[in-house]
Amino acid sequence: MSHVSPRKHTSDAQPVSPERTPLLSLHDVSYLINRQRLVSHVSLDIGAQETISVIGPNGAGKSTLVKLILGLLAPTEGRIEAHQPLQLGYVPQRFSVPAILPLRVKDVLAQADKRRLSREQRDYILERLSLADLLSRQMHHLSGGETQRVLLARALLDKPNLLILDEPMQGLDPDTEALLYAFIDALPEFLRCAMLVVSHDLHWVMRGSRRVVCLNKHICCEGQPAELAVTPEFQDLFGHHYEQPYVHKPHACEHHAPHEM
Ligand SMILES: Nc1ncnc2c1ncn2[C@@H]1O[C@H](COP(=O)(O)OP(=O)(O)OP(=O)(O)O)[C@@H](O)[C@H]1O
Repeated sequence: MSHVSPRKHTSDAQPVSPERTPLLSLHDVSYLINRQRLVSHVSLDIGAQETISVIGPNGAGKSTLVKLILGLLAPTEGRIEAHQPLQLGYVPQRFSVPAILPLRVKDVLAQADKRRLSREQRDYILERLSLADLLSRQMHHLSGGETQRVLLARALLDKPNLLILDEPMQGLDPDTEALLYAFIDALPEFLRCAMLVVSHDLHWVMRGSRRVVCLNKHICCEGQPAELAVTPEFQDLFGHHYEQPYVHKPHACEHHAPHEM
C-alpha cells in the first residue's frame, strides 16, 4: 500500500504491552472531495492487538476512514504510518455477487494464502463459523448471515494483523449476530490481531473494555465505554439511544452504617 510507510520501531525505556505495541498511526488525516471534508483531522494510534470500535451517525465518514486505512483512498491531508508490515483483513458492509458469476464458497476461501495457517487452524475457523455445509454453495445463493460468515472466514484465513469490520452485523438475525460477536470477542491466540470494528450496535460497543472512537468527520470523543458514556459529545449524539447500565460506585464520604460503628 503506497500511502503507508513501514517504520522500524526503536525500543524505549518503557516496556509496552503486546496489545499496545503500535501497529498503525493516523497523523492528522483528512479526506476532501469536491471541497467537501468527509474526514477531518483524524489522529489515531492502533495497538498491535487492540480492538477499537468506531461509532458515529450516518454520513459521519466511518466507511471513508476505513477506505483510507485500507489504502483504497489516499489522505488528501496528513499521513498514515504503519509501524510493522500490514496484513489486512476486511469484511465489508455489503457484498453481493452477480447471479451470472459462478463463485462457490470454497472458491472464495481458496483465495486465502494457505501458508499462513496450519490445516488444523484453518479447519478451526471453518468449524467455528459453521461453514462445512456451505462450501459447495454458490455465493449469490447465500443469505446475508451466511455471506458475512464466509467473508469473516476469508479475512481470517489470511491471518491478518489488522482486521477491519465495517458494520459486519448489519441486517443479521440475533443468533447469527451473537455467534459472530462471540467469535470476534474471543479469537484464539493464533488469530489474535488488531481490530477496527465499525458498528451501530451500541450495546456491543459499550460492553467490555474496547476503546471506542466516536467519529463525526473528526473524532469528537474517544475512550473506554464508561468514560465515554458520560461525555457531553457522546450524550449529544447517542444519549437518547443508550442508557448506561447502573453501576454502583462506592463513595468516599465519612459516614458509617450503624453496624460498622
Ligand atoms: N466519493 C464521494 N463523493 C462525494 N461524497 C461522498 C463520496 N463518498 C462518500 N461521500 C459522502 O461522504 C459522507 C460520509 O460517507 P461515509 O460512507 O464515509 O459515511 P458513514 O459514516 O460510513 O455512513 P453510514 O453510517 O451511513 O454507513 C456521506 O455524506 C457520503 O454521502
